[in-house]
Amino acid sequence: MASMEEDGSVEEKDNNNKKRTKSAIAVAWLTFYNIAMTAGWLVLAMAMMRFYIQKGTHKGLYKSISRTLKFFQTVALVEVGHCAIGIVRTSVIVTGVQVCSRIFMVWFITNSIKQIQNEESVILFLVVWTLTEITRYSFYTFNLLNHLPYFIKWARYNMFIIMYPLGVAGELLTIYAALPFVRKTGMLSMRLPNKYNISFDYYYFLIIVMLSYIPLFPQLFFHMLRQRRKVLLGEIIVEKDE
Ligand SMILES: CCCCCCCCCCCCC/C=C/C(=O)SCCNC(=O)CCNC(=O)[C@H](O)C(C)(C)COP(=O)(O)OP(=O)(O)OC[C@H]1O[C@@H](n2cnc3c(N)ncnc32)[C@H](O)[C@@H]1OP(=O)(O)O
Repeated sequence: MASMEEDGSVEEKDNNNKKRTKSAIAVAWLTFYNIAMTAGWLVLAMAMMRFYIQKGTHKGLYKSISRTLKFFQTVALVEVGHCAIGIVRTSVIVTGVQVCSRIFMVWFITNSIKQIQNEESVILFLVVWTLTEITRYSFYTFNLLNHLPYFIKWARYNMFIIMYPLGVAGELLTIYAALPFVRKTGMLSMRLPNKYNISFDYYYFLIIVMLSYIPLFPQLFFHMLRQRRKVLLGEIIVEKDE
């Protein structure tokens, strides 16, 4: 009996050790990831400020930062992986919608359609994303290091109230500006007849994407409001799907 208990406790200790090692690895990875992403978005902020101070215009700004933006925004796909493997307590769907909509904006709108790169709406969402991400990644970093300054926590759970609608406005206005060009050129569309017998109209697809903000955006926004109540006001939130 005693030996079984001993065995059990050895096994339990082993499991706990494995758990601890696993979570230590996860914490180390997340700390590295969040520091790298904070640095990346800070580099973008500085590049944008330097460009505007030197040139005195926003024209050409997107082109000058596009490589860095594409890199850091695309890397954010790993966040969906973080949720899927359970190293962060966030919904895969919420994170997936947030990250995929950003990647879509970067690669399939702004990067693909040079004619819209100098629109003011592009600068609007770029500035909003940059401020949001510097705050978000530094929040995660300091939180992991157990040294979270209150102003970062406050900013993380208050800024989105203004930043989310502004970011969405910038994104929707940019897609709207792209529509005439997409219609004129027929880019990324497939007309019948073709050897695959498939028809796809990117113009109408973009209209559907714009309409999909109506049900999806409130879900993200209310998710953040619930997080805000939980973290800043200490409310216990019972999620429906839990
Ligand atoms: C094919 C094309 C399809 C297109 C479809 C289009 C439709 C799109 C509609 C919607 C469009 C939205 C567009 C968005 C625009 C903008 O971004 S505008 C700028 C303003 N944006 C924001 O303010 C972003 C807010 N959103 C987020 O912060 C996240 O992306 C989120 C996933 C929505 C919410 O974050 P979440 O992680 O759930 O909340 P937190 O409170 O921050 O964290 C919860 C716990 O998870 C831990 N955690 C999460 N990530 C990390 C990490 N990287 N490192 C360490 N820890 C992490 C966090 O600490 C929390 O843990 P606990 O403290 O233990 O709870």
